[in-house]
Amino acid sequence: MSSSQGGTESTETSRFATGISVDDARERILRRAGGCPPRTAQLTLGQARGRILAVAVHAPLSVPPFANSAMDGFAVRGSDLPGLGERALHLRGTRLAGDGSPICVEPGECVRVTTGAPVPPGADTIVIKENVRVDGDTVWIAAGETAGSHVRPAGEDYLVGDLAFAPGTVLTPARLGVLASFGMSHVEVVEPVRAIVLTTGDEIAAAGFPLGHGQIYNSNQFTLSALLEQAGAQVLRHQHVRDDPEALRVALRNAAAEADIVISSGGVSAGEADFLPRLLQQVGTVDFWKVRMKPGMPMLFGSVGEALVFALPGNPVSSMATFLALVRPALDALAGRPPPRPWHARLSRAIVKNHRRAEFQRARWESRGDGSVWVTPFLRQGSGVLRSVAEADCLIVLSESDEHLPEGSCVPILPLPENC
Ligand SMILES: Nc1nc2c(c(=O)[nH]1)N[C@H]1C(S)=C(S)[C@@H](COP(=O)(O)OP(=O)(O)OC[C@H]3O[C@@H](n4cnc5c(N)ncnc54)[C@H](O)[C@@H]3O)O[C@H]1N2
Ligand code: MOO
Repeated sequence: MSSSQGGTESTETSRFATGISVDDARERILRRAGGCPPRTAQLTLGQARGRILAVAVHAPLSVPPFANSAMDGFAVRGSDLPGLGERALHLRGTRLAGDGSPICVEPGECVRVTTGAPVPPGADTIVIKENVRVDGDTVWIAAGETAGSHVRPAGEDYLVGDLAFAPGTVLTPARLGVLASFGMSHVEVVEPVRAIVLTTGDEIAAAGFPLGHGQIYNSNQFTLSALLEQAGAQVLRHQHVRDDPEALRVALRNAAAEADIVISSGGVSAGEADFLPRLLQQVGTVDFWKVRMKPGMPMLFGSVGEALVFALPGNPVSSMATFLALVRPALDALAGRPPPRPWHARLSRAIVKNHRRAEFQRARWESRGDGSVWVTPFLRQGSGVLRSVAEADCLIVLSESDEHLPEGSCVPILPLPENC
């Protein structure tokens, strides 16, 4: 059954939703993913670049921990600065960065400091060395200096207790630097989701082998594995399975026992060799089958044991579109990563849509001189035309009710992850 309103389908073993909207499918997937708490690990900062923070980090100390000089020069009291002409201050001593000995600056005195040295007690202003004249232990300061300048106050960067990073933050080089500035040597990160990719189909040949009659090479193996890795998952392995129910059953069971998620391609539609919907009901549970989207309509979702199973359509563009629209959000949720912010752009070419499914059209966006963002949908949108994704940098997301969108219409776009 596939009604335009969605519904449920019943077999001898179970009931599941079918013909549902993309939003409904995403909600169902996120609900299931939300029930899987992520595994975490403690890593050294040196190992953690690009990983995702599992916990909130609050500043355990203020950074910098003490007020310090931003320049090489002389620490003075602001009240000693001359309004006119010059004023002589007595040089009390020197404080280099890292020097722990405290020297107090009394009225009429100054202390030589280097960049990063603690501002001596009593002083509140640094006068840079280029602006003074030194004569023995007398330092001449000219008018024109500003009280309070060149002092970096304690906690200028972070105050003790500040929320530095929320869970789900990606550990970029700068963020690792912040953690190091807190004195942290280790950090708790989310362990990557373990994934297994199963491609199916007797017509699929592996690279390196000559093509037999009616065969094509296996591209989904590489697009899906790469998309998973791009989303931070660990691809444990790929397996190609022939169109044989018993071989598929064993492959599905074994993959689900090893991985957190199993992604398959092919064998989910209406053909004589499309065994996966029935098989998944037998070895696990089906949550939904068939989504009102183009491409990617026959997508199937469910679970086997603890593993989530995403059975994607075999057409190369359909498998990528369903991954980006429905698998990627699950991976973001499992990693505790916030979903990407939606973008909008204006159509540089009209779109006529004559079906009632949501549609993900391959396109390229550009930013024009006036700051507006425009998007050009490709003319060839076939679900077997992988070139359309290879040359795209975004997907235009059309809603079910969209019909005729004239040039200039504002549409939501989903930027493709880099080098998609
Ligand atoms: N009578 C109907 N026919 C079809 C329907 C339908 O509702 N009724 N749905 C169509 C839609 S929409 C799609 S999408 C496809 C999906 O079919 P399957 O998921 O069952 O996939 P396959 O039939 O196995 O393969 C489809 C297509 O993709 C090629 N393919 C498969 N695996 C790979 C791979 N690893 N690398 C590259 N290309 C692959 C395969 O050779 C087929 O050409 O069904 C429509 N039919
Ligand atoms: O949904 Mo299919 O992916 O239209 O070709």
